[in-house]
Amino acid sequence: CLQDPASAYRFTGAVCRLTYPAAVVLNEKTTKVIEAAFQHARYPSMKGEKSLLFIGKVMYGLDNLEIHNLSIGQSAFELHPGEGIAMEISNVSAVFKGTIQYGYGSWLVNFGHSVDFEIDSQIDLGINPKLYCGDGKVAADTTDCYLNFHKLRLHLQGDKEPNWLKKLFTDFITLTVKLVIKGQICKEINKAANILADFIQDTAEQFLTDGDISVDIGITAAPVITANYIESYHKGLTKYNNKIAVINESVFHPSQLTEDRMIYFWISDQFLNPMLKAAHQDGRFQLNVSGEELTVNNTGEHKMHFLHEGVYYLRGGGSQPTYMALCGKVISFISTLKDAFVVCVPVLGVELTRLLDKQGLYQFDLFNPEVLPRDGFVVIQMDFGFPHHLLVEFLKRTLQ
Ligand SMILES: CCCCC/C=C\C/C=C\CCCCCCCC(=O)O[C@H]1CC[C@@]2(C)C(=CC[C@H]3[C@@H]4CC[C@H]([C@H](C)CCCC(C)C)[C@@]4(C)CC[C@@H]32)C1
Repeated sequence: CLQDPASAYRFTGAVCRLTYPAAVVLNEKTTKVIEAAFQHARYPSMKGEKSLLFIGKVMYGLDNLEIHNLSIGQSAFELHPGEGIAMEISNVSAVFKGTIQYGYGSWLVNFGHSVDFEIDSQIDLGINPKLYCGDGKVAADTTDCYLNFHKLRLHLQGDKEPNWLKKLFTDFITLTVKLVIKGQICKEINKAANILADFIQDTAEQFLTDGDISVDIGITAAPVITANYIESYHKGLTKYNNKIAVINESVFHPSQLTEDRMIYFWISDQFLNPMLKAAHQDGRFQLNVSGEELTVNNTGEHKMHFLHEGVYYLRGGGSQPTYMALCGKVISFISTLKDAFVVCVPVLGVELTRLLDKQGLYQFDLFNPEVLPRDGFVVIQMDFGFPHHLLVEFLKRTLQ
């Protein structure tokens, strides 16, 4: 994985750009993910001891700490260019319940006792995920994670303990609970963030697998974060019949994408052609287009090359390349290109949409997808809603 994205552009078959509006949609689901992290965290027992003058020493332990009545305020985030994502989850209120075992040990007396306790807490959570290339995939590093406890109030059941003991517990509990809760919660959040990143990349990989055809969308460079988008660079290597495509002259440049749609998929010819060719060889991609004048059955070897505005050429069997302007449903064969620069609704968009739907694209709430063929690449841009069932699916993975 190259550290400098620009040096990886030529090997990049596909780029995914997630703009700020898309991150806002994803962020609405963050509170659910954080809730799952709090609920799923397991708190280990903690032990402590304090030697007290005259009466020897007090040993104490905190057991089966559990969280109840968790509620989360709202989550805000910012994209920090070249840094990462800054997230603030505020007004997290929770009640922690558990049992304290304690006892005196001295030359005079030995005795143990246990008392149940409740802790009422108000917490602000801060997470600053950084994205990096981990094992060929986008991975998240959320070690920069902190909890600010606004309130931490200890209630001992029964309250018949002597005051000095209560004071001792309050100090012990406050310090220990803060450390343990922070440690466990931040660990769970790091797990959740990486499960989410994996889940999305696995979804995309499955999405691009059709029978014996699969695509390696491992990343070619570390993702880039600007103030307005997160961008990831993927290989896009088609694998079919033990043959893997090679990409080394891809023409990506960030200026080829805009920033007003939620999500962009930039797809190089060098990615799409091997995929279409494999799909054709596998009998999965028949371009039967009938228009008023004629019907074309796509036969023999062909190579889709995206020229301008929906004009493609298919290298026919013969020596002369045959050019077809796929205009809506009408195809006109053109022996020279000079009169081919017509603006057309690319038929391929229809085909691609059919393939996408077959692969389950309908599961995503996608709005107004556009397929824009350009010279040497295609841009697929759209808005989306994060469907609830996808979040449930993702959280099931987290809670495994
Ligand atoms: C997946 C939808 C498929 C629809 C496709 C439709 C048409 C496409 C046709 C061909 C596409 C070919 C190219 C596909 C390439 C896509 C590859 C891919 O997965 O990039 C993905 C690479 C990971 C990346 C960048 C992507 C989306 C969301 C990002 C996550 C959002 C939140 C999470 C953070 C860690 C925050 C966690 C919050 C915690 C703390 C609660 C992020 C940033 C981790 C990284 C994630 C795009």
